[in-house]
Amino acid sequence: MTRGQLRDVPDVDSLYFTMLNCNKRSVTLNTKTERGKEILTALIERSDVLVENFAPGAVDRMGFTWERIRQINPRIVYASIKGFGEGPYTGFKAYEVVAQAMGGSMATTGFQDGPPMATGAQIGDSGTGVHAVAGILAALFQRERTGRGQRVNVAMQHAVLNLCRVKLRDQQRLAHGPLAEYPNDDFTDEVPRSGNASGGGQPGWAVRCAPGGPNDYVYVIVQPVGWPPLTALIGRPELAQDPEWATPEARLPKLAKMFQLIEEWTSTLPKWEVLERLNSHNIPCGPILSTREIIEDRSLADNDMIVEVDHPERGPFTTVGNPLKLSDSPVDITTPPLLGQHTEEILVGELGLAHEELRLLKTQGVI
Ligand SMILES: CC(C)(COP(=O)(O)OP(=O)(O)OC[C@H]1O[C@@H](n2cnc3c(N)ncnc32)[C@H](O)[C@@H]1OP(=O)(O)O)[C@@H](O)C(=O)NCCC(=O)NCCSC(=O)C(=O)O
Repeated sequence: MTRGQLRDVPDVDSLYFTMLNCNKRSVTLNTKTERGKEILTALIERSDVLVENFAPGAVDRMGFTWERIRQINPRIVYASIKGFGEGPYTGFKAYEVVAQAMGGSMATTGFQDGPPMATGAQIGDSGTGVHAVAGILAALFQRERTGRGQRVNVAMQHAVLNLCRVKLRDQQRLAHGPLAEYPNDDFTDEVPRSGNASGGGQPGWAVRCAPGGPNDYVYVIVQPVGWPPLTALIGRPELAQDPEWATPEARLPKLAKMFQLIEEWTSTLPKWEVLERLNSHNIPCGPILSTREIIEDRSLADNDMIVEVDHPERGPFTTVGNPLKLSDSPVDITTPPLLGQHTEEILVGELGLAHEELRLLKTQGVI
């Protein structure tokens, strides 16, 4: 379906599809037909891993329960992604932001005086996919030892919750009083939205830079060791020794004021200049990079994280590379498959169907 969603160029596969499906092959197969079920059975027999993220119960309804699948191939690893685990929500469908809503992300993202916010990072979709990969690899490794495949279930709500772990840390800390490192003044019995506060042990904030555009900000972290050089950079060297400012404990109740002082300096400089100056003193920081800046970034391209792929129908497009760098197993990003591009290659070449049958299956709507 995604091939046709959010199309930028008429009649060719959308970027939504192409950017998420490189390095794959595609077969078409109607698994609700008898012959389609037989072919899926043959595929399961010869596969290491089966992955699906259809609506709850869809694969069972096709006739492929886990019991059946493991009967066909006891060595297979069968992974499913659903919105939820076992219980009252099992049968519910889910999309990205539904998982963000129910996994703890939305309640803790945004500012205290605003509504819950979705994050731009696809933690519900891609985040769950990455969790599923970890489960699949663990199951494959286990299989190498035992000879037995297994079932891998990953729920989007669970994956988002796993990524929101530190907010549950704070939920429990609330029992012992306000969260001092939070920028918030008032606390209830729930973790509040804390704007751009760092969430970690060292305070951080996004401060404005010149010339004041929507992404002219730098995220600055103030480690204890970074304070003296920072005071020099912002033109307030006396604060390095001032007992009111010199220690993390002294600064804790006035973090807003501290970042305001830092911002008075950063707002006079472009973010790239701030990056240079802060890093020359080993002060951790990150300019807020726009999507345009990221797609044009030289260092990301040099790291094969922004790559160009040539698509047979749409021509070249840019996509995100592989963030996992393995010394003996480099990955070339190859173009995503057209719909059914490998049906013949796989059904005839690998499953051994006759060309004649392939033509018949096409007319019968099986492939
Ligand atoms: C995303 C969904 C809500 C979409 O639900 P649906 O619109 O109902 O589509 P589904 O693909 O699940 O399945 C619909 C029906 O198509 C059938 N179906 C699917 N493939 C086949 C083939 N090859 N042959 C025959 N029939 C098929 C399937 O059996 C179902 O039939 P019946 O058995 O007759 O019903 C759901 O798939 C879901 O909850 N998936 C798990 C969670 C997930 O991955 N969500 C992320 C979505 S991406 C996202 O968040 C985003 O895009 O944004």
